[in-house]
Amino acid sequence: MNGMTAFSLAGSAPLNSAEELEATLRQIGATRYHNLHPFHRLLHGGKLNKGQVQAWALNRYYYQSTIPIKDAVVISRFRDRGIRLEWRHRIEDHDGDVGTEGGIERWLKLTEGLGLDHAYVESTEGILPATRFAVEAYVHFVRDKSPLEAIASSLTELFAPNLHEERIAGMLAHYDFVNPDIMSYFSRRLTQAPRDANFALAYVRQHATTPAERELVCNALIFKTNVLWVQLDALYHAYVDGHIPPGAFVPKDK
Ligand SMILES: O=C(O)c1cc(C(=O)O)c2c(n1)C(=O)C(=O)c1cc(C(=O)O)[nH]c1-2
Repeated sequence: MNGMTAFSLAGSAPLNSAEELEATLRQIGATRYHNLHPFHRLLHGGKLNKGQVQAWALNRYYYQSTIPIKDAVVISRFRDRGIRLEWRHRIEDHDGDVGTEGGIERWLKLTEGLGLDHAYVESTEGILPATRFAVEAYVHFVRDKSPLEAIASSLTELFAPNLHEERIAGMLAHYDFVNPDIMSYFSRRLTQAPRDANFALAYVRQHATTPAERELVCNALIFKTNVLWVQLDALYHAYVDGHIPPGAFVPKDK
């Protein structure tokens, strides 16, 4: 990192073991994961109107549909066939397979259930510039950093299942335009994410063998929490504060 280290947890001593690494990763999640973001508090607490929920789902489609591209890049970083074998189901989870529905189709069920036009969502025309920049930064990160950091940047998924449970319960309880069928994306992730996160965690525990490498792993997770956080900052600015950038989706529903 050439002196540009972003890792600055209070009293950060060198991380001398896999246990210390994992404890620090969990602390990063507990303080920086986007479950803490004010936009999520509004979304899950039933405080948004339908147009604002549409804006969230529309923008998140860009993240979801880019994940398999990101994972294809991760796979391309490994000569090790074992890692490629382990990682490739992530692409199938999102893209599906012949005759099998994948996560992207489930996300489109959500946007369609919310009343958004399929082709408009897929075109990604109406997303916020910040969504595009943040998601692209994630793809570039896994392309440009070390394979260890590429894997580490997926570790936000350690914290996703709790958030998904909160989201399913909160959105079903609070919005009459939401039903279990259109939330199927999240119920499916409840089993997929822990498997993926556990593999990535075991990988970094085993392959980050020096304090410097463990710090790179922590910084990769911090980077990723920022990728997620800024997307919600942008949604808040545009659709809660009302500063919608030129060309972005303008909700009709209140
Ligand atoms: O709804 C969420 O808050 C959330 C967060 C994350 C995450 O933490 O990166 C992912 C997902 N969902 C998700 O659905 C998903 O498929 C996924 C893949 C990845 C990844 O980095 O490879 N993160 C996430």
